Amino acid sequence: MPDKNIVMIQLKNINKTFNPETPSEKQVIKDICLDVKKGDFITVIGSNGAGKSTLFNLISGNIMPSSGKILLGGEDVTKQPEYKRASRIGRIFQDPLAGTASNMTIEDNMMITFKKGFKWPLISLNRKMKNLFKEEIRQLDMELEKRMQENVSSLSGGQRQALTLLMTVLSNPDILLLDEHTAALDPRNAAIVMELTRKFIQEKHLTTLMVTHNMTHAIEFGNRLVMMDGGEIIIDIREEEKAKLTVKRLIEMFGEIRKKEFENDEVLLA
Ligand SMILES: Nc1ncnc2c1ncn2[C@@H]1O[C@H](COP(=O)(O)OP(=O)(O)OP(=O)(O)O)[C@@H](O)[C@H]1O
Repeated sequence: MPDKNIVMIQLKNINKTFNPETPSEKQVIKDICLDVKKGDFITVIGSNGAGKSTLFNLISGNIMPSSGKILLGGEDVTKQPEYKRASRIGRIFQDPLAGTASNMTIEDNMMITFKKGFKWPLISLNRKMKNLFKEEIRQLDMELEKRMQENVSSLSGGQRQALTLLMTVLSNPDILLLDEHTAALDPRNAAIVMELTRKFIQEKHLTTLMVTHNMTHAIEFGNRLVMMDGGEIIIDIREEEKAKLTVKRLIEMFGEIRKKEFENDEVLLA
């Protein structure tokens, strides 16, 4: 079990303003403070434009904050470029094509993950590694172990996203960022990938933040739920309180705090 007292991510008074001092200046993150403990699985929900993806971009170093500090595992990475944090952060996007190389085989895609962080060029796969990859991919229960020499382009969106998830988990990241990673899949495949997500996070005790537009998923998964609105964290619910939460109550809470109705058809209809 992870030591829950270790703080994996600390966001200290983070602000982000796009196009400062121009007519299109826009503050999209407003004084956000967030401590994420080792092993936390936080679901992140919010209306369109609330700042969820921007928050992930800030954590991964894809963009820099206008002010504030970001600490990963206690280290101040506020000014560290994305490529330097990359080996510690696993991020999965909505697009199932984004996480794997289409014109390479399943085996070679897995090899890249295996070699992540190493500087020497790819060496040819030996039998031991091939068997190791087969064992790992068997966990997906999609019979992909029989297709190791096929190009990834021949896989369905669901299979490809499951492979991306497995590869990301195998790279053993300190932090897993799931950015609506099942939103582009049909309901059946989305459910399969969500169950695999739950299994891997539980087994590996991965510290995870998951953006979703699906309120039921936000409530059902993880030990903590954060709701963003207008660049701020307005709701932060944990453990037992989260276990008792309902979609109706969450929408009521939004209304009580913001004195307006929650507007996001994608979320409400999910
Ligand atoms: N590079 C940028 N330049 C200017 N504005 C930006 C930029 N990136 C994001 N924004 C704006 O910041 C706000 C927050 O966007 P963000 O993508 O973080 O929202 P989100 O909560 O992920 O929304 P959605 O649920 O619709 O994906 C939006 O108003 C968006 O238009």
